[in-house]
Amino acid sequence: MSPDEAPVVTGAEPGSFARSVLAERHPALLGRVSAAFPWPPERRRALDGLLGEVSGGVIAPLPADAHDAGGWGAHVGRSWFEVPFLWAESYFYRRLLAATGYFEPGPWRGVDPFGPFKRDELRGAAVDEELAALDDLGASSGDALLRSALWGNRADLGFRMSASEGDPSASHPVADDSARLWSLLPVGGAAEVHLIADNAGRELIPDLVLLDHLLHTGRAARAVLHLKPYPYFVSDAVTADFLAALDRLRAAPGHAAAGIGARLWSALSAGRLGVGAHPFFCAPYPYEAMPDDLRRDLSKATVTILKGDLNYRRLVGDHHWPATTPFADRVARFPGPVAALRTLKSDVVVGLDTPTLTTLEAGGTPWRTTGTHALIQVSP
Ligand SMILES: O=P(O)(O)OC[C@H]1O[C@](O)(CO)[C@@H](O)[C@@H]1O
Repeated sequence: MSPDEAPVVTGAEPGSFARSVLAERHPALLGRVSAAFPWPPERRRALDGLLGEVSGGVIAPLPADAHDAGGWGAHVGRSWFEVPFLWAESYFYRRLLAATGYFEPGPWRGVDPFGPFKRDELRGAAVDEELAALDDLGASSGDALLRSALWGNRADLGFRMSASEGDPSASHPVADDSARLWSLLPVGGAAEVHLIADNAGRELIPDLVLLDHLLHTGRAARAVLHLKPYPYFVSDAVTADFLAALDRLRAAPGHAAAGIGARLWSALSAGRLGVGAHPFFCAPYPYEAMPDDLRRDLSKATVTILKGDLNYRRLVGDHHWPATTPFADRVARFPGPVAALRTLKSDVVVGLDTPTLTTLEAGGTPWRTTGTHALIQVSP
């Protein structure tokens, strides 16, 4: 099925998941951001204005002098609910940063409006427990670390605003190509692994542990971690979040985590671990539209690992595909082998086999958007 035939996801349908994100989660998030800082009157007015707009108005433009105003004109003047969901969500986060003055000269420049939420999570006891658990994992723990990076994707602050914590009901991924992933990364094979990160804190820490494992065991000779260039989707990791996660690992003396943090520090200093933050990682478009410089960079990868739900939507296209659409067909234009590690938190899914889909549909409980199911898909 071509993108012309599979409807693009929008929030137009009352009762749809996308509608609930736009109509409920975004206003709730604006409330939390408003309460998280002593914003001065002009910033508060801007946040209130955005709240009014997303609660029923039409999409307004960015200020004409915004550095990137020209890139966001596509759907201005339309209803938030009728434009592509991927665009609407991305633009919402860009407008939120405009309201808080993130890019403007002045005291609020560069202040992450989601910083307090991210810091709370990183300080939390759950992270202590997760770090301590690393002491029990032996050297041959690749599968366990892969699972922990996979399920770490549940730790997404935007998602947890409306979902309960607790263990996922399904611990077996609905698709599991992990054997294929390991076969791409033999020990001593001189692989270069790129990881397109998703959330900070409780997701990024297991991602870093996985990267350390790949480098330390010789499954990768080099790795590159791709972060967001600015705050996005509440908890997406920017460079400051990466450095905070690295500190959290290193600050666990006597525990395996400290050794992992020290090795990552050395790998960064030696250039065996690179870090990137390409502007396209905050763009409202699918990865098949990536610019040439990013395409060239990713084409060096033995495999690119994409974390999370949003990266998955951008990878396969944010359309209502039949769930049995082959994953390989949807990622054919990605520059090189690709692995998606994702818990399911939105409507889009491909690459399921028919028996799995039948079982999921027969279960009678929601499975696409609840974060209770996960997948590892690899192509080719
Ligand atoms: O952090 P992740 O796994 O990319 O999930 C973000 C997901 O959350 C949502 O923003 C909904 O809140 C989805 O639209 C999006 O795909």
